[in-house]
Amino acid sequence: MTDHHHHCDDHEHNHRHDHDHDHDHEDIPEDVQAQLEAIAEVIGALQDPATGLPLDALDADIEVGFEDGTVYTGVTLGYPCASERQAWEQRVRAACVLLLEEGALAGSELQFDLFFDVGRTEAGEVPESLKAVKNIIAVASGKGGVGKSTTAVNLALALAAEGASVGLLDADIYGPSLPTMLGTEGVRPEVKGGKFFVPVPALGLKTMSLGYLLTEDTPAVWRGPMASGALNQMLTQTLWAEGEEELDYLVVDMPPGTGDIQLTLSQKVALAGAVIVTTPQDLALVDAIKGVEMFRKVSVPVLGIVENMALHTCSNCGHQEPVFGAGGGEKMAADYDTRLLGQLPLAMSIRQQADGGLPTVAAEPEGEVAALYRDIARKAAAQVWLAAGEDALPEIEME
Ligand SMILES: Nc1ncnc2c1ncn2[C@@H]1O[C@H](COP(=O)(O)OP(=O)(O)OP(=O)(O)O)[C@@H](O)[C@H]1O
Repeated sequence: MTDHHHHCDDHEHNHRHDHDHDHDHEDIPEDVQAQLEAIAEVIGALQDPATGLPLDALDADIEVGFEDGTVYTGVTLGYPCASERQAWEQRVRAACVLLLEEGALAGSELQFDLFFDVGRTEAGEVPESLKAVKNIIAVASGKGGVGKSTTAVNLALALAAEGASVGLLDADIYGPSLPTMLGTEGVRPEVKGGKFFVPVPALGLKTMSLGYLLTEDTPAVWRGPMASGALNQMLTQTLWAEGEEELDYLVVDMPPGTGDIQLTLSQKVALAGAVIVTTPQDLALVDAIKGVEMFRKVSVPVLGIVENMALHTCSNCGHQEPVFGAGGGEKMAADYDTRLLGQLPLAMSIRQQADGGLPTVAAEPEGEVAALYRDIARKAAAQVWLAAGEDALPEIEME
């Protein structure tokens, strides 16, 4: 196992590469070898919850080895999954229990480890500053006010919570809200070598926002032209990683809508995929469809739909109600051949925490809502993994 694999549990380091049965083939008796192969087979048949596919159908690494009465097993996924380690261990144990009860491995201990290794989306020509970024994920919405920025920030935090190195770029030129949500208002990014912005570190993310570059005093008429110039500069002149470092994901909070700015932006940076945020009202869904179609037009994989403000929890009785109707996002996802990544409740806490500079995933990491965001993040990242395994993206020229 190479050291660029992230370990999903820092407390245990039992996995050793030399236990891989492929390497120890000669030393292991045939009947043990056969049982180990049977174990690898049952693990390969396990379903990965983020994609709904068995490990065998994915580009997942499965390792099985045996030494001193212990069977060592390991799975390496292509998306960050730190919070899933225990669930995977239970799944693997349950699948292997019979194979450890009788035959050549009867009475053996079982060790399990989960790893992940985030691949890179091939991007053709990219500016120097984006070369250290493995995957760029756009968070977009067909229209304003659906909670795109709130979702983008929480998704970025959720990817980081799952173990990835993550950057967040606020490209919302109309209302850069990232500094408010991260408690970094008034911060100015450091400039390096007279040319590069050093991203502002916040809550474990590397962040850049037009809000760091424009001031309150920037007159409204100047905002448009200045903003697009500044956006270009942020794209090409931010030092997302230094030296050997790499960023697993750069999450881009896109400007709302599906006009020219959005189209140009999607073409300028080679996107690994796009997450479309919508609310369940019919009109919002119509706009979300436009978003799906826009990304398809420029061959950007649509990773899925996030339905925001989907359920309202009654603060008196806890009863949950779909205030804007149920099933809209799901139906749309099915109709447009994509998937519903998840649904978020309309919750006062989501708004208050984001407005207060500590978004839900950071404010209540163990809470139910953070778990929803993490689940969405794993599913979106798993789609990036799947998409990278399919045809590489067409080359997109930088201007
Ligand atoms: N699930 C939610 N529950 C409650 N409030 C939410 C939720 N999601 C977002 N909000 C709130 O709704 C408002 C709009 O959200 P946000 O700024 O993220 O939307 P947006 O789509 O990015 O908007 P814009 O088009 O202005 O960029 C904010 O006050 C935010 O805190």
